[in-house]
Formats: sequence, structure tokens, C-alpha cells
Amino acid sequence: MKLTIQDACKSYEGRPVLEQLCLALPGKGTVCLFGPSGCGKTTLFNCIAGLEKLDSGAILGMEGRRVAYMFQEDRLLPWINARENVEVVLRHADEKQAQKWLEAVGLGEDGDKRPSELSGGMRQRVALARALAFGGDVILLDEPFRALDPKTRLRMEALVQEHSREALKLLVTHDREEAQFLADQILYLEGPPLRIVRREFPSDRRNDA
Ligand SMILES: Nc1ncnc2c1ncn2[C@@H]1O[C@H](COP(=O)(O)OP(=O)(O)OP(=O)(O)O)[C@@H](O)[C@H]1O
Repeated sequence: MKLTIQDACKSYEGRPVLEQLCLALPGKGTVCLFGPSGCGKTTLFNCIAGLEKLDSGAILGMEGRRVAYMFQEDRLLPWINARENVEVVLRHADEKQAQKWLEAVGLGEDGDKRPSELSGGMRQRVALARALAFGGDVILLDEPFRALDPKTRLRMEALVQEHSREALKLLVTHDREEAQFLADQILYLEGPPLRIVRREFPSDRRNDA
């Protein structure tokens, strides 16, 4: 089902971050959000996820849809190990399944380590494994590859591309090539207040070329 953002308004301390924002998103596929720091992308994600409430307007099409959210920070639980951090989001606790996800992000050997024993890039990959393992209908990824070296980054991009094909994946990136590689649709943004200055459909463009 399509996701429709209708006249969304959200202000902080009198400063509008979302102002009468209207946006129609497809039911599935990858939409990359490309825009400068502070333009309001995270605020939009928080409103879609229901963590922040709009001042007015509506987000339609979220009824009954499960949301996975990979935040800019890893937000791992510090008192349990990497494998358990993935296991907590599985419908049925399953250590083997959690281990498979860790292997998919290249951390098969690190499952017993607590977040404090992992590097920033490793923690980010555990957070990515957790978001994909949850298997939501809407998957919000806020700069998911930021702390990664180029080779690992490519591997993680491929992982995101191949999983959850029936979900709507919304991905914030500051990397043009990454957006071109992953996206069915790229939204170029400015703000605050957040506005869409351009929409691009990379695969269509390739077909036209
Ligand atoms: N809880 C809050 N209280 C006050 N101001 C906020 C709050 N959250 C966001 N803002 C402000 O809203 C604006 C948009 O912030 P937001 O985090 O949504 O931007 P962003 O595009 O995700 O930026 P970045 O790429 O740096 O994460 C910024 O000016 C920010 O200071």
C-alpha cells in the first residue's frame, strides 16, 4: 500500500521543520533521501515511525505495517552481546537465525562480543543486521553505511538491495553514487522546512539512455 504524507506540519520551538509537506511514496522499493544536514530527514523518519507526532496533517498507509528503524546512532542494548541484540527483534527467539544475520554483515565471529567491545563500524553493522532481521514492511535506514570502509560499504549496500524486496525501504544518504546504485527513486531535499526539490528515477533514466 502506498504511503501518503498529507500536509504534514512539525515545528520545534516555533521553527517549522515540516511545513505542509505532501509526499506520495510507493508501497515497496528503495527510495533514497539525499539532502543537506539539518534539512529535516530524521524528523520525517521519526514521524513516519510514530516516534514523533505531527502538529497537523497525516501520514496515511501505515495501518498494520511493521516499521524497522535503523537510527543514525546504533542504539544497541549495551548489556547483551551482538547476537542477542539481533535475536531480540526476531518473532521467535532463534540463536541460529541471529547468527546467520551476523554472518551476512560479516560479523560471524563476533556474536559473543558486547557493543562496547566492537568498533563503531561493527556496531553499525549489528544495527543493520537487526533492522533487516526484523523484516518490517517499512524499513527506515538513516545513513546506514556512514562509518564503513568502501569495501564493506559495497557489501552492505548489496545486502540491503537483495533483502526485503517487498518492503518500502527509505534510506538517507549523503553519497550520490550510493543513491544511484540503490534507489528506484531519489528525492533531492532542501530545508528546513523540508521540501522536495527534485525526484529522479535512476533505472528509468538508464533505460532511456
Ligand atoms: N527534538 C528537537 N528539538 C529541537 N529541534 C530539533 C529537534 N529535532 C530536530 N530539530 C531541528 O530540526 C531541524 C532538522 O533536524 P533533523 O535531525 O530532522 O535533520 P536531518 O536532515 O536528519 O539532519 P542530519 O543529516 O544532520 O541528521 C534541525 O534544525 C534540528 O536542529
